[in-house]
Amino acid sequence: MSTTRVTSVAIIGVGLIGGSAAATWRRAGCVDRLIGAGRGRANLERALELGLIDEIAESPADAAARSDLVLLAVPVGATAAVLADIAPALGNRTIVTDAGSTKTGVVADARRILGRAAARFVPGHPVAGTEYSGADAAFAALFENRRVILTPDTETDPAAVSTVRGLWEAAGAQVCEMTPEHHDAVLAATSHLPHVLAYQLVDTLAGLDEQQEIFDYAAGGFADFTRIASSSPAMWSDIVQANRDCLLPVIDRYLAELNTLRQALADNDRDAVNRRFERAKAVRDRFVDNRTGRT
Ligand SMILES: NC(=O)C1=CN([C@@H]2O[C@H](COP(=O)(O)OP(=O)(O)OC[C@H]3O[C@@H](n4cnc5c(N)ncnc54)[C@H](O)[C@@H]3O)[C@@H](O)[C@H]2O)C=CC1
Ligand SMILES: O=C(O)C(=O)Cc1ccc(O)cc1
Repeated sequence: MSTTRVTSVAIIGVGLIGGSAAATWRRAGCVDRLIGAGRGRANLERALELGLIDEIAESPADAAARSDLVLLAVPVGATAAVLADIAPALGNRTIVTDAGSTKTGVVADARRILGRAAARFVPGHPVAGTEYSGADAAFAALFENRRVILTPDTETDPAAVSTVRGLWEAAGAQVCEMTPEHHDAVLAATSHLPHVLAYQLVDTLAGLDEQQEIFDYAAGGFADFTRIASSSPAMWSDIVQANRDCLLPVIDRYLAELNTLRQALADNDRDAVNRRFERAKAVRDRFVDNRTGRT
């Protein structure tokens, strides 16, 4: 398999995802020049110091104007503004892709804002990350053996899709394609709901009396369950807002099931409680690699 090569890549938002993509593409030798742009000057300077990027552009439009491919790695709520900013600067062969955690809204933004250039917009989502943000959190191995979902449609230029696929494969990821609607429905259940539950659990406990005691005696399970509540609140507010239509029904389903469990407990129905726990353990054991604890 030949390695995909792109001369100049603009990374808009050199945080955890943009910085990790830059690091892995440089390491794989796919990109000659990495141009960073974004909002926070200190973060961009840090990205330069860490060697994630070769230069800091004056603006996202300046970075886009001088690149063959642009990766948007900004919070999904900022996508429309950044697309509007870069649209007039794009060359007529420039490929644009993104890393946003939701896809339906991003695709609608791209169609509305990019016009004809929307054919060279390849919507993407690396399903890999951590609870940390910013250039300091970036690392080249982030996408190894992880999935990247692309959501092109029949209007998307196949050559653009192939270039973006090649870059993620060079990062060690397994790339698949699906519709943006299917992506958002699946991710609402597997990623967005768990984040909502983790944030709400910590917030609920923090509101109880003697909160200090509660956190002092918290065991490993609490840390495991709530790790993702340390993720960026601004980024996650954007995600849950953008995917409200898919998320609300899965929250309702979860609430209904939690209520059934609560009732079984209230009724002293030990068998019903145990059956649920057994079922859940069997599913989780099947899905997690028992040697590494990784999914
Ligand atoms: N954190 C994670 O684990 C994952 C995040 N994603 C998605 O990737 C994208 C980036 O997330 P992270 O890298 O984690 O965030 P981050 O907070 O580490 O980096 C985002 C960067 O975007 C910049 N930025 C914010 N608003 C901007 C604007 N209006 N114009 C230009 N730059 C702007 C920030 O200065 C920051 O450097 C988000 O859309 C997120 O949903 C996707 C997969 C995993
Ligand atoms: O930290 C974790 O475990 C995550 O779940 C990271 C993550 C955050 C957002 C995504 O769209 C995908 C992955």
